[in-house]
Amino acid sequence: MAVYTDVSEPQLSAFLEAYDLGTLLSYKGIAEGVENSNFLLRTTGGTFILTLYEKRVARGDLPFFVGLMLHLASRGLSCPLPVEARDRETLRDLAGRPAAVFTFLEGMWTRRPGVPECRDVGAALAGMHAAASDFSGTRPNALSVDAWRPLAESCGADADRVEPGLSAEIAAELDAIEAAWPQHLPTGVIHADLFPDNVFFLGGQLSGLIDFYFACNDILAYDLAICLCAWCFEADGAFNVTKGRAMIEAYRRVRPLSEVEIVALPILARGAAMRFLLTRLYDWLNVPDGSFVTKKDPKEYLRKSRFHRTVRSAADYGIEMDCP
Ligand SMILES: Nc1ncnc2c1ncn2[C@@H]1O[C@H](COP(=O)(O)OP(=O)(O)O)[C@@H](O)[C@H]1O
Ligand SMILES: N[C@@H](CCOP(=O)(O)O)C(=O)O
Repeated sequence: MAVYTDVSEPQLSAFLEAYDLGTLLSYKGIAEGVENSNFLLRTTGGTFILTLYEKRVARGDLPFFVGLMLHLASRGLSCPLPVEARDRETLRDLAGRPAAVFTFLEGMWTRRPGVPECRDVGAALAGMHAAASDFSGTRPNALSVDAWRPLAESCGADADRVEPGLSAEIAAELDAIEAAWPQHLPTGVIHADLFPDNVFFLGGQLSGLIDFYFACNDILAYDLAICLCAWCFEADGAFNVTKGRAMIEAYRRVRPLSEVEIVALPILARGAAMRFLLTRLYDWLNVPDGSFVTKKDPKEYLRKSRFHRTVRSAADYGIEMDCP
């Protein structure tokens, strides 16, 4: 579930008085999502999304996120637009939480992405990287390689409750990742969580990207590695090289990858699998049932991590070395 903070109708009507959105017709909580509380809002001015930012999103980061969405939209990328109140502000307080209203993005996320969706996501990701290249805001990645060891240590031996030997396996894999993590690859603003539930499709076309609340500055090709992890595995755990090839080729047509980025892709993918294994593991062990955060299965990313350790080169992801 993802309505952690309740909002009463009088509270919401009073909140909307600051906007030029007409009067409230209806609102309802949206079950999907993990981090924040989201409501579908209908007013005489249209349909909107109301987001209340919960504790895991730092208030100080909100101007970066809404500024990024405004910037990307101004560069033609389809994403929710923060709606300004009459005082031109996009962020205010509601029910004790920071809150913002966004334009409604038509479409639905795809539960079973196929090759065409993987291709569309590759192109959209590169388009986002290009569109963000002149964004002036910066935000360090709080969940990059330096953060993984402390996260693993905070799980400690409890990881072995998820699978015997897991804490030692994670420590060994972190040794390998830290030793080989690339230092000089092109960086920029990355989405950092472009999973299928954050990409909408409408009538077979990609209609937009949502959920920029992990966006940050980091290695651009690491974002592609995250997408390979999130989109290109089958339900039985097998990596689908056709999907990988479609995604990477579509990405390269919009933003060419240098040879060093291609060579680094396997270690970046190991890092991506580790990042989601660790955050899922942490939540699995620490978040009480029925609490703030929806828990996702860490073992899915353990299996992906093990696959990436078998990869010998980027060719195993379907990469064509002679593609422009
Ligand atoms: N601008 C939007 N337009 C349409 N639906 C949205 C929009 N923003 C969020 N949603 C809906 O809310 C759900 C949760 O949003 P998301 O940003 O992923 O939440 P969280 O940050 O909590 O993970 C999405 O899956 C989608 O159904
Ligand atoms: N994509 C992450 C969890 C974050 O969920 P989101 O709803 O904010 O995209 C994962 O799968 O572990």
